Amino acid sequence: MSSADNRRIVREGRRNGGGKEKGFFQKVHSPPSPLNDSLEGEIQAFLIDEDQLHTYDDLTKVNPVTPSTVLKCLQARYSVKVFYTHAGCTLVALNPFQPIPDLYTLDVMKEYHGAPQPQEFKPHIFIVAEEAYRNVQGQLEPVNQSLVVSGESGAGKTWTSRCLMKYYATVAASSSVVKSQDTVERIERRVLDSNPIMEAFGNACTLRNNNSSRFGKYIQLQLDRCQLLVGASVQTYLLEKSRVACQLANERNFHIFYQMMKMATDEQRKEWKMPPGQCFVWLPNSEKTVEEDCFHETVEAMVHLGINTERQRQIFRILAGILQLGNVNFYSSTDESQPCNLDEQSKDFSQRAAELLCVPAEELQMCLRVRMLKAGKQSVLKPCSQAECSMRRDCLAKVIYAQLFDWLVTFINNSICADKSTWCNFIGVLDVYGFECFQINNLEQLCINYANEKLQQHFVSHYLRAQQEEYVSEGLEWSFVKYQDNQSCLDLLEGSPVSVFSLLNEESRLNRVSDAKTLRVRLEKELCDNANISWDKFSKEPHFTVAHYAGKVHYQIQGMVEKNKDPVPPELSSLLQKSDNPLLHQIFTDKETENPTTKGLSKVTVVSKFKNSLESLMKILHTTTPHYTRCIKPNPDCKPLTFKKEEVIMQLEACGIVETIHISAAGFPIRIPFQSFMQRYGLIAKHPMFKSGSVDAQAGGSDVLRRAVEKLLSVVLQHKAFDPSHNLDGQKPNSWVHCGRTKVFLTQLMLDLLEDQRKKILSQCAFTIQCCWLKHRRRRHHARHQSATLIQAVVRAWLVRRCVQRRNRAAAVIQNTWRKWRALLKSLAEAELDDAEDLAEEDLPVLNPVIRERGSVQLSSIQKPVTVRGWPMGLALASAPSITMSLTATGFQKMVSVMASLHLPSQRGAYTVKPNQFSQELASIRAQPKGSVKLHYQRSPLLYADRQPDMKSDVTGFNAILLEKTL
Ligand SMILES: Nc1ncnc2c1ncn2[C@@H]1O[C@H](COP(=O)(O)OP(=O)(O)OP(=O)(O)O)[C@@H](O)[C@H]1O
Repeated sequence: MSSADNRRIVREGRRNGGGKEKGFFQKVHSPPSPLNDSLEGEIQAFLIDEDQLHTYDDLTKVNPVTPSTVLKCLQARYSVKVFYTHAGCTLVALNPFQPIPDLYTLDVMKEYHGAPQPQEFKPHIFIVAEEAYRNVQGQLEPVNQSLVVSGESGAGKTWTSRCLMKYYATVAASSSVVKSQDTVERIERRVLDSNPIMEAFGNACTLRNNNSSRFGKYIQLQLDRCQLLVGASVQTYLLEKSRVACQLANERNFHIFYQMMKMATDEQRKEWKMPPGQCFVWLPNSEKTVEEDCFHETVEAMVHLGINTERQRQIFRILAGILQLGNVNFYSSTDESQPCNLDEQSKDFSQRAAELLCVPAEELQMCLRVRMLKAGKQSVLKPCSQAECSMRRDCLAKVIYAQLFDWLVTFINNSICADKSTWCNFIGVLDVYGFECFQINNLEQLCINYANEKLQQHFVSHYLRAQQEEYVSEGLEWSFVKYQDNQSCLDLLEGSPVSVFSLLNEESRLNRVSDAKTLRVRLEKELCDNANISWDKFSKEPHFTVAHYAGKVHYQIQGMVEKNKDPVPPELSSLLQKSDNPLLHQIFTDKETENPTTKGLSKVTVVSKFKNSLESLMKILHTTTPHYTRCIKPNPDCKPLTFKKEEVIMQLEACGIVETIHISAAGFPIRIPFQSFMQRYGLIAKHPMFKSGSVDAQAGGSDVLRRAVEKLLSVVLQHKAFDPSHNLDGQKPNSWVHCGRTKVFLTQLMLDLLEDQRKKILSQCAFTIQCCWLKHRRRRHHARHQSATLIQAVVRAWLVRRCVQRRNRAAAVIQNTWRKWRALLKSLAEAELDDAEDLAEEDLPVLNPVIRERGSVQLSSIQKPVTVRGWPMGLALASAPSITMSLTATGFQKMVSVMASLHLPSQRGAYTVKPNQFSQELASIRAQPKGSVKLHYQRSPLLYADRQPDMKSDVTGFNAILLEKTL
């Protein structure tokens, strides 16, 4: 199962973590928020400026403190390559998964160390380190410090611990002027050299981290009166020794084996009976090379720590012996009374193993295949089954490795630990495994998660203290109710008289083959009262589920008791005590003499041992000032600068940051400076509904502001208390808000209430504005309408006037022209008359020759106005040749002109109009034959220009040609 799947289980577990009390303060029931999405967005924008999220050095500054805002803030910072962020009393360290230049240099260390106020610098692991260091210098109780580094595998705990150690090795030594430089360097060097050895023996390449620590450690850096590093000691917890004999697919054994196999010289190979090309069953994926496969570095560190060449030889021979053991296979014998068989190869491997472990080969084979049963004072030998033989082989390898690791830690301690008289204070660095939840969880996960519960409890109590201190510094009158922490879960695991551990230990101590089902029944019977344990009734596998603070974990019961017993067959330990390898001999003899009551190394169970060591660790932690660093792995693939939200939120949950946020949410998660508060909610005070009188929020001075805020809050709360529509569920609204010295501390409920009031007032204002606006719009519309009408009337009048004026002018022109024209025609007609000869040539109007040529006249030349009748004029126009007279009409115009001049009724078919065949000029108009009268114009019709046709007589009655042009 992938780690992603595992984490998914954690998340599911957390979601379903029903029954678990999360609130540590007075429990507050949040009603469904009445605020809609857009308003929430607005509030969010008011409380926090998203564009500035990356500038928030402390997660508690994000407003409101919710998992999503915290996540956004971390993501924003990660995207601008800022990897450290404070979260109250905790430092969150995001793993960049790539070396960041200039982040951990000597200069940076000196900068933080020399700064008068390092807290004002950008968040960094060196701030935590420096803070702890200054606490020691300040000698404020508790003087001793603990730096707790936690996080999931690959999150960067080991890296961070190394950084801390390097920091102290630098700053604590750099201030050394009195002591011999040599001594200090040697101590620093030794302390730092303990890392490569411990990592070679205790780290391995896993699916989640190429350099995964398979043990927990607490390193105490010992400081003298001058705060100089004079020594260190290491305490380790729960080495994953099962890895020696069993590795998951795609994982590797401990680094040291690969270092030996890859880097050994020919001589060493010969000595370790490790010919080139030999494969080892217990060294899978040896083709995979990791940075940590550096044998020389390990050997060099051993030399620095004082492990001499002979000791090194002994160590490597033991390790080589373990590898040879892994290649030994057993085959069932046909005869059950006979021990299992070994094939030739296995015999060879067991022979080599025996030689390397310096034990008799025969005896080794015997111990692996035959069990000694004690019946009273008598001992009976019983051959083991094939599976039992393999188990004994694995057990031998595991116990040797675990004891060798312990010996190494002791040796390191002896090498770097200063005499008690030389140091007075310490700074402890705790690098523990994070919360674990796999598909199959067994005793190891139970212990790891138990340790995390313990640390969480410590963290919560410390965090609460820190938070309360902040409230005190703000002068809050707070009253926390007694909070419930994860004590009930711890009671379930380690409590007395009955707990999971006690039942497990009881079962382990019974001299019988353990039965998972029986244990399950016992657990259910004895612990059913605890809400933190449950059972899946449909699961076939015996199991139990624990609701941890970070989520629910299902533990498999099968094999748990055996693991807890961690039995080492006495034959094997006595064999190892007989070893000629001085180191092996010493390890197992010392162990025996250390605790003679537990002969056979099997009486103290794993759980008891772990619980005891954890308890002593907790005692130390309780007497120190803790500093928490939560390492976060931003993506499961260890890709540089890749931030996966789901991964991060799960880790924040699992490492307790979200839990802390929940705690904070149960207190006063929203903190708003007075000024901003009045800017947003000041309008409530001004509203008549609240009758609070005038609250001058703008008036300067924090006292004035504070009073204004208090007044506003009191009226809001008073209003709420008197409002029967508000169901307070028996809660006192006064506890929803506190005024600090510079800020208002609000619960989510109070914020909702304020927002509610603000919304109401705003909607009332909006309604008033709408009404005014509508009224104003109606008035404006009316005024505009009237104006438009007026403008239209004026324009129309103007247009009419203009038209009339134009027409008048035109009429005047026409009249004028007409008069002139008539005068001209008259004169022309007169000239045409028979008696025209009488007229003297000089009496004729003088015509412009051009006009004359064109057949037109210059009207102005006419001296005397002549009366000209209209109708002959029409006839004249009609009969005028269009070639010569430009003013004459043509076609239809002619006809109309004639008809108009003759005042002919315009009935269709009453006349026949004939044009000239050639010139298309009007030739005749004939009335439909009705009579016999024919009217001939012998002369120009213009002769009759001064006559008016008799309008009363019906012209058609003449049945005659009304007009005929004589050609
Ligand atoms: N601050 C950092 N800068 C650069 N790389 C880092 C940093 N922290 C961690 N890493 C990288 O992440 C890898 C995993 O970190 P580390 O081994 O410290 O994880 P861990 O939490 O100790 O894991 P485990 O619990 O498995 O031991 C390191 O090998 C290193 O490459």
